[in-house]
Amino acid sequence: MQCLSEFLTLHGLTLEESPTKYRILKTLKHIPKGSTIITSPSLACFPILSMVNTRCDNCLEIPIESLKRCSRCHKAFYCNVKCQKLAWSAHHKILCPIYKKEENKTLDSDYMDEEMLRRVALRLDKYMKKKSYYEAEKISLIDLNEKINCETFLTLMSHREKRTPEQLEKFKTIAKNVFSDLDLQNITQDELITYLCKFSCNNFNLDDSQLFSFGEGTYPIGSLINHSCRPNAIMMYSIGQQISSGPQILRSIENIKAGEEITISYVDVAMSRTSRQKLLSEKYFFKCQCSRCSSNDVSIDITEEERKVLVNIERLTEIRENGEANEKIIEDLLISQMQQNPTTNDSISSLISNIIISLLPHLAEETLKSDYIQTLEVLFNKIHTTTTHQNLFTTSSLSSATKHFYDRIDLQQWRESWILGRYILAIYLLIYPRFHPIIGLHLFSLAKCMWNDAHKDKDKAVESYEIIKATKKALEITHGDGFENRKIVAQGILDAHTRAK
Ligand SMILES: C[S@@+](CC[C@H](N)C(=O)[O-])C[C@H]1O[C@@H](n2cnc3c(N)ncnc32)[C@H](O)[C@@H]1O
Repeated sequence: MQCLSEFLTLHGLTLEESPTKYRILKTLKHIPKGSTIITSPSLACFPILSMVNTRCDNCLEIPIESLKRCSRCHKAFYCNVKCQKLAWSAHHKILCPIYKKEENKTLDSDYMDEEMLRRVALRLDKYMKKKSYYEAEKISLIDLNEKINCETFLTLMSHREKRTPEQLEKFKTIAKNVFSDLDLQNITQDELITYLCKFSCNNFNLDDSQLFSFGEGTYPIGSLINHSCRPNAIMMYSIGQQISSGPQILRSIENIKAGEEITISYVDVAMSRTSRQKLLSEKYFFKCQCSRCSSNDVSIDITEEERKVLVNIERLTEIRENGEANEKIIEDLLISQMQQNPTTNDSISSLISNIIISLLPHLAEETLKSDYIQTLEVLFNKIHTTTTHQNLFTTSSLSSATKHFYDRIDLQQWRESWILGRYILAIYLLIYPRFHPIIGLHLFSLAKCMWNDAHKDKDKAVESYEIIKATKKALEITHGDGFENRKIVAQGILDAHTRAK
């Protein structure tokens, strides 16, 4: 498709055919980490069920003033008249009487599929109706974007032939309902089934800047990006822009060389290899061949939690650089710690805390690039060889540690919370890509805890300074320069610096 490839070239990207992945999106130029690679609009997006009463149906923002409800259907909520008008002309004019008719309908996940199908079908039908206009040589930029978005959606993979009869039956029923509700002129009922198949392996859950889920969206350009369990990019969302609902922002979390493929993760990278592969094969119909999935140095006789650590160690071994001296320090630290108290979990968690303290400056300054990763590798290898019965994660698993962390924050028990927070950070650094949004957000919470506890303790003040600097670095990369809480972080850096002196 000519217009899509021109659009991608304009952004320094190119789409290549692939025998295994159908197409792959590559960059034509070097992309430094923390860059916005491309921003693209949705074909349709709306709040998830739990948010329909709290977020605007048009721009998905939570307004300062209360939302206004459509007086006809009582179902759609908007920030203001402008959003209401935009939604009215896009789809609500047609959907409002349908909503009214189905006032008592149960809202479930099938309903979400139905809603997405209505909105996408209306938009595509409108586009197809005016296709000859869109084919003219000179069209406005807005129309050109519409053409690219609609045409790209039509090229997306559906994997329809691989679906189970039950799934197809369900899609058939939804398509039938939607087809009878809407007066579609250019789309058949059968094509609607294919669209539903496309949604299930291409659509996105929208997360806010704190990583809480708030919406669902169809983003055809974003859907061109393949998966890797070791991704070099992430998707973020910009909400509250009333003209275009929820633009999707593709950001690099690694330096990406010219000619390299751009990848995101379709699943939580913290999942074990088995769980990732199961999900990828059931929902996306492929077997992941990424370097994390293809290496075979993971022993099978380990718990799920240990596996999480080990799959990341595969990654760590690949990027060894020159941190031998540091490795030695940590190894000595580990040995002395184990000798002091070889069996309790306390020795391990305090050890991890020590390591984090020593590595934070590097994280903030980006010196000794991969040394913290190497260090953790040495650490965990040692733990596994020296303490065979000790499972770092069974007594204090990541999820329960996270829960305790936030409980302590609620109780304003700052010391307890930063001890837990440092431990969680160590594990996050192992599990997630180095600049995953979760790392920056966690550093931010940790900085706050430490800050609150650092009044009298100079060492803590120094550490809180390192953590707040690391927070800034991480959030700038994942969330961009204008990240939320930027002012608080900047002020925190100044205050912590003064206190640490
Ligand atoms: C959202 S689409 C990605 C773009 C797709 N390759 C295309 O050209 O339209 C998801 C589909 O791409 C393929 N895919 C994505 N990542 C892959 C990978 N790492 N290995 C093999 N196939 C992959 C799978 O068929 C998957 O269902």
